[in-house]
Amino acid sequence: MSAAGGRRPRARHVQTSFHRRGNTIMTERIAIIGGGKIGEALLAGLIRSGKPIKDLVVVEALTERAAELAGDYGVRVTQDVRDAAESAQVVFLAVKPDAVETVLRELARAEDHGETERITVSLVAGIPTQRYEALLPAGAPVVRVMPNTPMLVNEAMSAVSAGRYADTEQIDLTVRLMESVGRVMVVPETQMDAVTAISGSGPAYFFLLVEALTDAGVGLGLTRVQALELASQTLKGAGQLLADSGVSPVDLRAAVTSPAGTTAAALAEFERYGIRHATNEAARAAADAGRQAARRVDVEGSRPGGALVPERSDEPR
Ligand SMILES: NC(=O)C1=CN([C@@H]2O[C@H](COP(=O)(O)OP(=O)(O)OC[C@H]3O[C@@H](n4cnc5c(N)ncnc54)[C@H](OP(=O)(O)O)[C@@H]3O)[C@@H](O)[C@H]2O)C=CC1
Ligand SMILES: O=C(O)[C@@H]1CCC=N1
Repeated sequence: MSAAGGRRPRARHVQTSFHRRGNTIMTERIAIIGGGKIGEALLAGLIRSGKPIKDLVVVEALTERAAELAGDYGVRVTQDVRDAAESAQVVFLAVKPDAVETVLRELARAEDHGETERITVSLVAGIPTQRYEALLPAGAPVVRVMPNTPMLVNEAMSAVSAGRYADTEQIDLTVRLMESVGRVMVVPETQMDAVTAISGSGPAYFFLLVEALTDAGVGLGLTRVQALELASQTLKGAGQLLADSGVSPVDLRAAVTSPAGTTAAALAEFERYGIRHATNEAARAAADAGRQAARRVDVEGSRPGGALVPERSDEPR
């Protein structure tokens, strides 16, 4: 199963996508392994993008969750990784890091029935492409992507890095798929843990701020409903202004901050309580957690026949 023995002869590429300026038609066959939060975000984003996709299948083991996804999105949902992979040109891995090896073992056994070589695209934090390449058949193309949940509304920020055997066409295909659900930045894989700490986990930081701002509003006498609407629309408007104006966040902040005014009073408190230090430490912790996941999988993966995933259960997550 190991790829140690060099590069596999590359399957002949047959063009299955037609790309027109501003009107991309996709005919890819896509499998998403893992119907959890990010798997669903990808599924929803791809469907919402309106791009025709020839075949879209999701692998989800929990019966209730599988029924929910099939009902909500009208896609085929199976429990069989190999079956889903065999009909797919692009296989997205959206499982937790600890489940990667188990899934790869199934993927490695999947036959290649398509006209084009199958690409494994991992959305998993922390695990390097090298690890996938070692478990998939020799020379199998792997691409690593770090998306974020705004994929649900086609506003993802995704970073893409190529593994050793992914060629330009396969990287372009991944980039185009991810562009249909948001923006894409191509980065060297060495930057992936940093990317994860900023944009992968990033939405949670802003949601935390909205939560805290909502609580603060309630403390000042607003109803929770009022405070949440005020905080949420402010986040949306500020994000839109930052994205559309081309003005730096420093200047945009200065434009809100009237001399000796309310904003200056608030910002002084943020600084006094160390918002920059807290943010820096938070990002470092996120990047470290990614590296730890990689180490954990490496250690467990090296244990012959070792249990790679905890027992699966139908307990709600
Ligand atoms: N959430 C996020 O914002 C982001 C997450 N990611 C990455 O996405 C991955 C998934 O995270 P998230 O969606 O949050 O987690 P969830 O727990 O919501 O989803 C994990 C999914 O993996 C499935 N799974 C577990 N083991 C197996 C297996 N052996 N075979 C098939 N499927 C399996 C689970 O299925 P079951 O329901 O049966 O347990 C579940 O659907 C992680 O690796 C994370 O690093 C990346 C970027 C952002
Ligand atoms: O929390 C996590 O591990 C995943 C990766 C990035 C966002 N969520």
